[in-house]
Amino acid sequence: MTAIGEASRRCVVWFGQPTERERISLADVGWATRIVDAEAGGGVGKRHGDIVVALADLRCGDAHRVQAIVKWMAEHPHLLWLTLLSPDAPVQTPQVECLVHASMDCFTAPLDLQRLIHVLRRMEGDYLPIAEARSEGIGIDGCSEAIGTLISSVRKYAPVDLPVLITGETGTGKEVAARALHGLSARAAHPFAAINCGALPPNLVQSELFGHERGAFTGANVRRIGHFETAAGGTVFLDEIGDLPLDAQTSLLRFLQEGTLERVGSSHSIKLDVRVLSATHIDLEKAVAQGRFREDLYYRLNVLRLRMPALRERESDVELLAQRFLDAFRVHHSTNARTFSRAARQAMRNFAWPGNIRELLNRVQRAAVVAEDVLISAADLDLVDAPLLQSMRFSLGSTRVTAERDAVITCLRESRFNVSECARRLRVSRVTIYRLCKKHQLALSELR
Ligand SMILES: Nc1ncnc2c1ncn2[C@@H]1O[C@H](COP(=O)(O)OP(=O)(O)OP(=O)(O)O)[C@@H](O)[C@H]1O
Repeated sequence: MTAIGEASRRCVVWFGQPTERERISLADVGWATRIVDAEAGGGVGKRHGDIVVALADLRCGDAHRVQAIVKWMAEHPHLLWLTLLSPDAPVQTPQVECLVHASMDCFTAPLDLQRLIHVLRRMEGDYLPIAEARSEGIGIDGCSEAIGTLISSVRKYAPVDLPVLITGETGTGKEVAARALHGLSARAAHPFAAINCGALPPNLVQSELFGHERGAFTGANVRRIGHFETAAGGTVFLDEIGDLPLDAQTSLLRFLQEGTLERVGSSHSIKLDVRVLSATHIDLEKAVAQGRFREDLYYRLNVLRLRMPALRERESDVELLAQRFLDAFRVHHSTNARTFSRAARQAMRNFAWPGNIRELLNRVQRAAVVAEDVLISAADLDLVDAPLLQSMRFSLGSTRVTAERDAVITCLRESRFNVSECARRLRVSRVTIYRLCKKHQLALSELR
């Protein structure tokens, strides 16, 4: 890379050759120009806080150069791009199309410098650098501390052949975590079966999970292999485990204890090697206390535990995930939107995201469809009048909620996690303590 001028907070990384007039005009408005040879490789020399815009100048050079720029672009996904086309250059090649598609704006030579400066000013106003993700190729994207802790737990738990109970609100990525656990384990080459226990018809749960023999019940005309046998050697992920009927709980417990199962209508035990991961967004401790969930099964499933943080606890991940979802959307759909306006980013950070990552994904996809500008606005995300997390934080209501949560945690600790004792001290019923634990997402086993 050849450096022209001093490194600046605002810099156009120019893939090609700017004219002296172009360079000086940009310098006059505070933008340094750095010339980069894409074919020679190297980085942008970006420092923290720099605003860097890359410009693909296609006024000269051949197809190899365009290809090198496209490669460079793929290696630097967090840069914002502009493309400058030559009126004679073929626009129809896939490489040029790729550059045009990924750019925030396109110019045709001769370059309209006033328009370029206007576009740069606008990008400066709206562009906030998006942090790099930590996903490390396991599908759990994020750069927050909470996600760093989660990823290191996933790495620790993956190779250990024990059940993992994954807790968290709806849409927080419980299934994504289960897939990561499977993908990082020695079972990765074997099947991963995800089953939503809440979606199975209650009378068919046993047969769905463990299979049935021909004639086991009316309508069982042929032998059927269940999900467990299908996943032999791999992993079964039981989502909404709290919805599992009691008879199926008994069969699952037996499988976890003995590693064997029986198809419905058979007394023959089948030995099977399957790791069981489960997830719940309900309070299983409460279900145990109410007799809806077997306590012995609960302890078997809860050997290792992962808690998926709510999106509002991962404020710094919101923009990163939003950009990821937008980039993924653009691969298959044509949209003007390239990134998010400053106001949209602020609105996303301030929103409480009750539906978590799933809601973010849905809002971004909808915004990508309706956005008419390159920048998605808060209105496109339907977040203009949304209740603010900030105002929720400081409202009287939220102060009460926080105080209530703190009181329950403190009293539980002081009562050595004896719910009856805690209820006596707080002068409420045991049921109320369980209700409060659920309301504030307090898992007794985690607190202990
Ligand atoms: N860290 C992540 N990075 C990118 N996408 C994610 C991440 N976590 C979740 N998602 C996406 O969010 C959506 C919801 O994830 P998932 O189904 O795993 O959530 P869940 O907690 O299992 O939800 P539910 O409790 O409703 O079953 C999916 O589309 C998933 O691909």
